[in-house]
Amino acid sequence: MREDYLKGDDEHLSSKDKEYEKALRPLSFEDFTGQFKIIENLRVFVLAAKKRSEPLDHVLLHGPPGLGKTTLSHIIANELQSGIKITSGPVLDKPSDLAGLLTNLEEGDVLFIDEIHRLNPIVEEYLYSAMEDFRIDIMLDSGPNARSVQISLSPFTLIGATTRSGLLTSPLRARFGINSRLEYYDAKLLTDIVCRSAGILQTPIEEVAAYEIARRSRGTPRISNMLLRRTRDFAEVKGDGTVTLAIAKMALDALDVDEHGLDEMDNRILLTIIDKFKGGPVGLSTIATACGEEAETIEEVYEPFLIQEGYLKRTARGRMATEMAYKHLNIKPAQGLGGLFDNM
Ligand SMILES: Nc1ncnc2c1ncn2[C@@H]1O[C@H](COP(=O)(O)OP(=O)(O)OP(=O)(O)O)[C@@H](O)[C@H]1O
Ligand SMILES: [Mg+2]
Repeated sequence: MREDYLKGDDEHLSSKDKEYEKALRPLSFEDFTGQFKIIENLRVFVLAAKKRSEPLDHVLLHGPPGLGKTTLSHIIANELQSGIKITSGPVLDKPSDLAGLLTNLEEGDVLFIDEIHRLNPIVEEYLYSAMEDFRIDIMLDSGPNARSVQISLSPFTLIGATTRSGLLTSPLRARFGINSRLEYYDAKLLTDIVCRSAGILQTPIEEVAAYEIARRSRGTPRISNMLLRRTRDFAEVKGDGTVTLAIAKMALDALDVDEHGLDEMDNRILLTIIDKFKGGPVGLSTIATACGEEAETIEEVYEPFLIQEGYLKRTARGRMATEMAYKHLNIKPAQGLGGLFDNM
């Protein structure tokens, strides 16, 4: 079920979820918690662009789902006092879709392309000249009458967001002047985010309860906000409306979020590798089949956090559970694997 709120794209969020996310979304650099280096730099670049009355350089934002890529894109447009047009890689099917969008941009506008790694290669090629020279060449007619017409565009800023920067082609990547990778948030920052969100929702919350939700949120603001929402339900039904530590713990347990913030699928992945494949190494697609989850989702959503936290290792021969994963699941490594973790 976690995937419902881990993945932010439209297919995965109900309209109620979207409304909820929107209400909690920070609107300025000032409101945005964490990612200090990125924000510091962006402040300078935005200010410099405004001073020169030039469009901001194109920006690529990458990192796991729910860390604030879409939020930051809107903030950049706000801070530039520019308009923003929003689209996504899979939606831009044909070059004419892109041309339509580009020719409608006004000077200094932001064009936000979500899931930019899923652009059709032909559309992508058109984007190159648009990004570089603010012009596109469009073919009119076909056959013997075919001719190419050059259209000038208003200078604009492209913001591309992706959870899979590795899938971006190098010519595309090279055309972004600003390239920022969002990192997972620590529990302290997420506590601030939970408290801020609770304030907006007018939900009373104990600081220790906010911390409990934060530290069990997989380093992800979207998860913090969703856990807060569910916890608030528990507080209203089982308590007096205040999110206390006891209420938070009850809610998190009910949602199958364990003590370390790993959820049911995280644990299933680790258990599968250990139980069915002797701890690995085992290939991603094999894990995916055994867990009943798509390989892409495991790679994009679950694995980065498990690796960062030290539960999982990526090797040339596949994924391996670490000693920490064994400890976490309270399983003893099988005989003969005793020396396995000696040099870890
Ligand atoms: N730094 C932050 N401070 C406060 N809230 C944040 C922050 N980053 C993200 N959020 C909250 O988390 C929610 C999810 O963020 P966002 O939609 O920007 O993530 P994303 O990186 O675009 O995810 P995806 O890859 O799934 O599209 C937002 O609604 C916002 O409320
Ligand atoms: Mg997004």
